[in-house]
Amino acid sequence: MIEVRDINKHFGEQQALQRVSFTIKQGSITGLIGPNGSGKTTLIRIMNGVLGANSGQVTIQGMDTSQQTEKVLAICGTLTEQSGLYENMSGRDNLLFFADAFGLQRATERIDELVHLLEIQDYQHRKVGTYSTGMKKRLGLARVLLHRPSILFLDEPTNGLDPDGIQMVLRIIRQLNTELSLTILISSHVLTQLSAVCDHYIFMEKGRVVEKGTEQEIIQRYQSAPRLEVEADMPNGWKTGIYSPETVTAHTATYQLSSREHIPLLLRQLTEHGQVYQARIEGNDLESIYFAIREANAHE
Ligand SMILES: Nc1ncnc2c1ncn2[C@@H]1O[C@H](COP(=O)(O)OP(=O)(O)OP(=O)(O)O)[C@@H](O)[C@H]1O
Repeated sequence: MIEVRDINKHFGEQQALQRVSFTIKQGSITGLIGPNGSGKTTLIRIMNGVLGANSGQVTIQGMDTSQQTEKVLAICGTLTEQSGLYENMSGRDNLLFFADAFGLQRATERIDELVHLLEIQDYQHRKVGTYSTGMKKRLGLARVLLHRPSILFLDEPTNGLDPDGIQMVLRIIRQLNTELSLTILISSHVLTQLSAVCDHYIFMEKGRVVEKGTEQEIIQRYQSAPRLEVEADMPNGWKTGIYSPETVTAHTATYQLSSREHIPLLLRQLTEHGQVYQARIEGNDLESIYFAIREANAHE
């Protein structure tokens, strides 16, 4: 378990993080989402102990990251945007070099395992300088996995990748989580890319956590007055009981409801008087809600 408690960080006059608190459960994949400059990288650097906070505390499996940095680094792997790879060496030689630097036992076996896992067999002997961004990401992941970390911090792992590359990285992330039970924190400014892999989210804005929880929790919190779009055949019109539609076309109508509790009541009324084919809550996806949260916090 990772606990971040009341972290504050400033660079001179610039307040980068303000009272940031959250917990991350073991074995989860958490998306750290926020626009450029919202503090994601700073937070990751504090979490893995390479940067000190001005106040607050981060503990990883009970260890204070500012006090027990070596032990924390031994169980964490961090992939940053600067991959830290040597361009004039082959991929495999890079892995051998870092394995040696970590003092890794049975390095060749471990490297073979990772080359296989990340499917870099075909180009492991080519110089990294000739790699595409996607190939470098895979090799970078292999590098941070060398010492068998149980926690991964991935800072913008999909940045600069084409759609195929993004899918590949997300597939590997899912695989690392399910097969090796790694706890993973992924930062990104693009929510849509991550929604396929994350089970928890932390939304950041201007150095503060503005929302956190599972997709379901966040949606329920913001979905206080849902708008329902219904596709149906209603021979006697769409007005039913206390419900009047806002807009009507031949086979669809939208209803603005005052609470979630009205959804089953309205649907029951409609099915009593016609044939209902489909009902959809508008703006009920995490992406729409994220923009609503950003909008709400933009003026603070
Ligand atoms: N070493 C530093 N010195 C001064 N200011 C810094 C430093 N590192 C970060 N900052 C500032 O702290 C704030 C948060 O930056 P940070 O890089 O953590 O954001 P981010 O969310 O990771 O952004 P991005 O998505 O662009 O990577 C920014 O205003 C940034 O300019």
